[in-house]
Amino acid sequence: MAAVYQALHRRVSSLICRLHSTYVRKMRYLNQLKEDDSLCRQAQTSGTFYLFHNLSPFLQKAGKKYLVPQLSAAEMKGILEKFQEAEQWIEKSVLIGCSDEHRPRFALDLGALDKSVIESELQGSFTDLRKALFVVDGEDSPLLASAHSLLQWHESHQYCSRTGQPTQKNPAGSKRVCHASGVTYYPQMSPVVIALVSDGSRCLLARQPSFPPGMFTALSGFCDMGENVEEAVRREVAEEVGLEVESLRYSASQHWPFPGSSLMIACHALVGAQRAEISVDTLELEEARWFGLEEIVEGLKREPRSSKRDDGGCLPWFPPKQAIAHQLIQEWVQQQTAQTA
Ligand SMILES: NC(=O)c1ccc[n+]([C@@H]2O[C@H](COP(=O)([O-])OP(=O)(O)OC[C@H]3O[C@@H](n4cnc5c(N)ncnc54)[C@H](O)[C@@H]3O)[C@@H](O)[C@H]2O)c1
Ligand SMILES: [Mg+2]
Repeated sequence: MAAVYQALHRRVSSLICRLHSTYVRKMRYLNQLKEDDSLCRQAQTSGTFYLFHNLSPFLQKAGKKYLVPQLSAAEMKGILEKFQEAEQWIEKSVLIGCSDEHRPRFALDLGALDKSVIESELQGSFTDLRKALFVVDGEDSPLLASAHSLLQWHESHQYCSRTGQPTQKNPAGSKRVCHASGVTYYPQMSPVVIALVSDGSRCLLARQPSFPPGMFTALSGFCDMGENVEEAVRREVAEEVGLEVESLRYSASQHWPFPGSSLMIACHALVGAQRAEISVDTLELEEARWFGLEEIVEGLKREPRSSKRDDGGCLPWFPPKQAIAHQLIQEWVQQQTAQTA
């Protein structure tokens, strides 16, 4: 028995080791591409390309599914030749990852070219990011979101804020340099806290006037300069609903491409059941209220389309699984269910 266990243990360890080494090798290769410009230029000739047009990703429909095609360098050349454009377009691409076999992946925005020509040539369409993220496969949406954010950052950092001179991107797109001042600019994200507030038996969800009818989500807010996560959660909850957080627990984080590029830091926050009276900041929120377990479970089953009531109003529904708010709500349901079991 001990021998079987040891053999099994050896196999699992060697499998884990192999998995680790694939991952480590991949991360080191990507880092090399960011640091070594000639290696990255070479990689552009063997890599694959995700296309965007004015920051909308290119998708192809296959039956009911939406695919995110990766074009080879040769296919890219074919497309660019349609416009008699030189291959220097490829230089505008940004590195967004690589396959396990070290085939680099780039994203390229062809916003200056006629979109309908590309769409009919490649039989697909450039689709608004908000729609694209929710119709593509799970593993493609984070890739599209980070590619979008990186392309957007490059688009808005064309000039040095000190000298006003144009900045140059490195081939990987991991930085831009102003040669006049020597300043290097790196892509930035804004930290945002998102907190699911609970009083022990209910959770608090809110809606902004700009949300689709019926949609409620957890409280969120941009971190102020110098604030840590705990301080940002306490402040946002106080500002938006007038409650004092007693304790909080980190859950997970997510890159979020709206409105710019945010790092969403998700937490569960607890307030005292005796001090749970909400006073809503109506400048930011249209409504905030407590939800019981049953109402949350029902809301999770609902889709925007099925939320319409006969009187024209809407029953509450919650963000889809791609949003970290969904994960927080699911975790809260699991915790409540375990408590009441
Ligand atoms: N992925 C998710 O599940 C999820 C859920 C909820 C909110 N969010 C995102 O969180 C973000 C922040 O939430 P919020 O709107 O409640 O924030 P918020 O409560 O801080 O209010 C937004 C306001 O903050 C100010 N602000 C401060 N720093 C800013 C910055 N760096 N960029 C933009 N505005 C800044 C602006 O005046 C803006 O109008 C939203 O943009 C939303 O897309 C994501
Ligand atoms: Mg907010």
